[in-house]
Amino acid sequence: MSCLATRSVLPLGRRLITSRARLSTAALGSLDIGSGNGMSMPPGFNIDVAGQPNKQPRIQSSSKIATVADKIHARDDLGKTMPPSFKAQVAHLDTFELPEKITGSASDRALGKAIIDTWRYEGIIQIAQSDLQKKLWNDAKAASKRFFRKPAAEKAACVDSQSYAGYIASGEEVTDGIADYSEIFTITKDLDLEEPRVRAKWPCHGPCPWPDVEMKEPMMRYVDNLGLEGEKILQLAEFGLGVAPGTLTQYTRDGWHHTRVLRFPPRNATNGKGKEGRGIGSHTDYGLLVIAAQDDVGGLFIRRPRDDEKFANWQKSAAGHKEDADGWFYIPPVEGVHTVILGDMMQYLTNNYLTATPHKVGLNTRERFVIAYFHEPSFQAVIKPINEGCGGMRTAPEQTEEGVHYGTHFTNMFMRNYPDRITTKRLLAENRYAKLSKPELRTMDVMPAPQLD
Ligand SMILES: O=C(O)CCC(=O)C(=O)O
Ligand SMILES: [Fe+2]
Repeated sequence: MSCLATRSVLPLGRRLITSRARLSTAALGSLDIGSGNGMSMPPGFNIDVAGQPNKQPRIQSSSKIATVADKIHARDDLGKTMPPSFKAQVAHLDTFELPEKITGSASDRALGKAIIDTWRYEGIIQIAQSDLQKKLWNDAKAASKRFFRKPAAEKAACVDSQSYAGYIASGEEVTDGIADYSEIFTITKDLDLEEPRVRAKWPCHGPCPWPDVEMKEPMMRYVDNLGLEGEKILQLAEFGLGVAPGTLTQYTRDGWHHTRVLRFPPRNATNGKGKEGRGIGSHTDYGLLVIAAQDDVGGLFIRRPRDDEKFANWQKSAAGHKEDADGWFYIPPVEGVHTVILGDMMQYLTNNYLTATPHKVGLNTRERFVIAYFHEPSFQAVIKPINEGCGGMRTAPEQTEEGVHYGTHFTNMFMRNYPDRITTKRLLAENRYAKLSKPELRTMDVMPAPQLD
């Protein structure tokens, strides 16, 4: 089927608040509109052109031929925010609305299935923000702007030698050996110095060096709320994968959730430490879900799942992957939504039925603000692939017996991204890395007594 655009069947009318899952070409280049009925659409409009094998499920959808008006609208409207000199198709995503509470009803199950199918096809879903979330996001965004406008020295003081929480200056983060221009405030689990895991010198465990309460309070209100949303999405995903309730959420008890509060400078106002136009290089994130809100500027690109692109970032870094290749999709800012992409552990758990979403960020003509919340397994979790549901995807148990220790994966990623940070230096100097193989860091049942060695 050379489907030119799809229209989701609304399994639950009220949950899918927009029904179109269309696709159009990039804002770049000239656009030949074709004959008007969509049947002679130029190659760029065919969703298979980006190399996407046409084997992916079509979501519960019926095909719909895009109209000329759709295409013009797509190019002129959503695509117009794409950063200059990037080449990509523009994704037009459905927006799902989450129920107040997940009960396992038929509509929850149908919604779960629609979410899984959309991830498998698009690599990303869009979720409507509740009215409360709109307020929390606006307050958090205002706090972010206030923070990033502080003098450089004040921001630079927000570091901690034990946790990776705090400030990361533009040009300090490294992806695939190249500096990113993003300026970041990272929030990890805020643990005081008396907390047993901090006293026991577990890698990455320590306080969050907040600049002030004006930053801390709105941020924590927002990310705590996103934590509830993350749990809901995982519960729905369990239905969609056809696995027992708790299969995913068992891992998020005391989850190592963290957040990146990001500012991207305009492309003409960088400090010369990175690659022109680059915000963050191509990468996948580490855990289960990345729930993000972006302002109206635009900069995010993703790759859809493809049979010819399988990576396992927990084994070998996927950073830099396909950075300059064709086949990227621009995710335009849409007011009132969160986007949700998948992390490495979701891929490992599902035996590649779901895949971690490769993404990158380009700098735009204006500065851009984003908050990305990472809904993660517990630091101690040892993840094992699921042996049920997941479209029948299986790996031989002997190949996966050891599982993946999430805390080790997280630590590896942060050490690689911040080789010169005080936290990395202290971790190495105190040989904390060796602790990652200790049994008490690999069980979710016990809160360890402090070992002050
Ligand atoms: O800027 C964005 O939209 C995404 C940021 C991102 O990929 C990250 O912080 O890991
Ligand atoms: Fe990311």
